[in-house]
Amino acid sequence: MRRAPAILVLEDGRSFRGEAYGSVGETVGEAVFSTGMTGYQETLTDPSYHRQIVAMTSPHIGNTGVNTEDNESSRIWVAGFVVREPSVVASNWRSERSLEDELAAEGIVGICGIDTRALTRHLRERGAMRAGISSRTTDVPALLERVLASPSMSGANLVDEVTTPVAYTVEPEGPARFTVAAIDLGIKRNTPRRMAERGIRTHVLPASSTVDDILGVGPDAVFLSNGPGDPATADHQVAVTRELLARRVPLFGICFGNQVLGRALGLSTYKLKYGHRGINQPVRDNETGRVEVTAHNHGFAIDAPVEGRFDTEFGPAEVSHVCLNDDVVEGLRCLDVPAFSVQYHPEAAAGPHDADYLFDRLTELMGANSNA
Ligand SMILES: NC(=O)CC[C@H](N)C(=O)O
Repeated sequence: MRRAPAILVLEDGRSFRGEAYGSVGETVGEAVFSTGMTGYQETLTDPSYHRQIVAMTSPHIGNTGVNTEDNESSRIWVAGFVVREPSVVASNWRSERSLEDELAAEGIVGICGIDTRALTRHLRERGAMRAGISSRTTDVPALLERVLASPSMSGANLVDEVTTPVAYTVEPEGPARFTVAAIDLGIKRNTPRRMAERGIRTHVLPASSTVDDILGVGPDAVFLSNGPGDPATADHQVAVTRELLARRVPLFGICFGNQVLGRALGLSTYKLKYGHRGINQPVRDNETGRVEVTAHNHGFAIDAPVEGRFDTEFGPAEVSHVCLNDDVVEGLRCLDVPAFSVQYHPEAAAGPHDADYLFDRLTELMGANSNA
């Protein structure tokens, strides 16, 4: 296959020459890397990656093609895609199309044939940064100018760009034991599925929902989803969460939802140097001491003491989970109000299922609360 030349330019001036992959065109976004050996389809369709150019550290991508069932939302959200070597065949019994055809059909601009290891090392040393890919021009200074004019991820308010415009409901197969109101900040399809497996009916609500909208569906608990952008901008969701905490409504948050809960408790968030992305991140559950291998995709984190308890307006709380690679806060638990959260993706799509127990903790919390 003959490919057009393409360039990748980072905001600090470093550039890579490769070949066009997916749609021919030009794109800008935050360059990040994912260490997942598999799961590219779930990564591409996870709304948390909105406005990010994702480089896969695994050198051979596309081997298993794509299928409709594994999509985590209705479209591909990444701003651009970087791979070392695209697979020339898509070989899997579930494959319906090749990855490159899918990228082209969705207008996703990518680049292949570059040294993704050098790119990853650069991002690890210098930090995640703005970047551009073009297969329309090979003029590096011209693309650099457009990269420098593009918005940064710090301060980006992206939740309203990905949330559902209207509420919808996901029913369990049998009778519903519990009802959850899930605030869609960029939710993935596997989250309501994991809840449905446990007999939970999930009402997925727009990010702009008010406390009345949320309590109006009669939830046994409220779920705060994952999502793109800077959690420091989620003021509306933080205010709603504070109100729910004050009313002692059971709460479970993941990823962006963990950051929202943290802010509602009075903690602040900060930007990690290059973030955690992939399906092979080790986390310790402080309560049990058990180490789980988990799926991550975050560029921001909660600032809190990793050991011991701290006081909040809603009573004492503690850091429940810690990343073993770098001691980043990976979970919070309130000790007085029924609320907990993790910074990673227990819905495990793609990813190991080690963190599945968190959905059982949610069910237990709702059970205990209804008996109270
Ligand atoms: N997966 C997520 O929810 C990511 C949360 C947030 N956008 C971050 O990068 O930290």
